[in-house]
Amino acid sequence: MRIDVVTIFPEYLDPLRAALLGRAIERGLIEVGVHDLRDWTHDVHRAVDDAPYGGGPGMVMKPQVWGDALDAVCGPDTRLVVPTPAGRPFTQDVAHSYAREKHLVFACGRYEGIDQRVIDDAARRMPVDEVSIGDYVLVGGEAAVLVMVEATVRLLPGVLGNPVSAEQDSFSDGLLEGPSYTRPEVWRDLSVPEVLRSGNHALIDRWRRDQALERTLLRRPDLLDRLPDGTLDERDLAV
Ligand SMILES: COc1ccc(Cn2ccc3ccc(-c4cc(N)[nH]n4)cc32)cc1
Repeated sequence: MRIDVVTIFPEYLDPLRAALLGRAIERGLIEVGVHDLRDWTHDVHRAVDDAPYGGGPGMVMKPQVWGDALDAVCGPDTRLVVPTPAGRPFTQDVAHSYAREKHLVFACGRYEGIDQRVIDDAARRMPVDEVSIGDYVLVGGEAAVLVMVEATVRLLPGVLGNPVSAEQDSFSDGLLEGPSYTRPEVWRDLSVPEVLRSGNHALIDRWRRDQALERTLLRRPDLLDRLPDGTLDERDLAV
């Protein structure tokens, strides 16, 4: 997979070259390119924004600059991803779909966003997703891209040391992950639940499922409404 990011703050994407993602790049599992949008400006001020038609606060990013940048960066196999507060939700299912793509280009807006014609023009040549990472407002798209790239790349074969953990993700069975514990057995007078030290893996699995159900019911009851039929058995429903 190749990932390209276009931004006016290329340094914001430096974390892509650190830790797990950095190792995935070094191992050739992914290629990553970060591009400064201002490289496609032609005026002495290197302007990327202008006042919004119709008035209103803030500035809008110019279509000409973005159009030239995306013409240069996108290719025949590109899916263009544009973070925006007004986007469709970015979910684990979307991350799995992105993990199957050959080439992802992320367009990081700033100011009040990118002239809509940039998205409409690109959509004439490639799939374009306008996505939100949550119901809160950021200052630009860069932080959202870091989130989406991490959620996507960790799903690629060979990236995670322990592939099972990606399969047993929170949300992978539609429930939240329950609590985890490690040594010591007692810490600040708090003990690890005894069942986890029992060695009885049937009981442990049941306890973990109950904890996941309870946590989901308390923190994200909306997820229970979306579970595929048959996910919960009568034992689950007794929780
Ligand atoms: C019209 O309202 C606004 C429009 C844009 C902005 C600032 N901004 C500029 C580009 C950009 C890209 C993504 C996001 C974003 C994504 C999520 N989930 N929250 N915020 C925010 C962004 C603020 C408000």
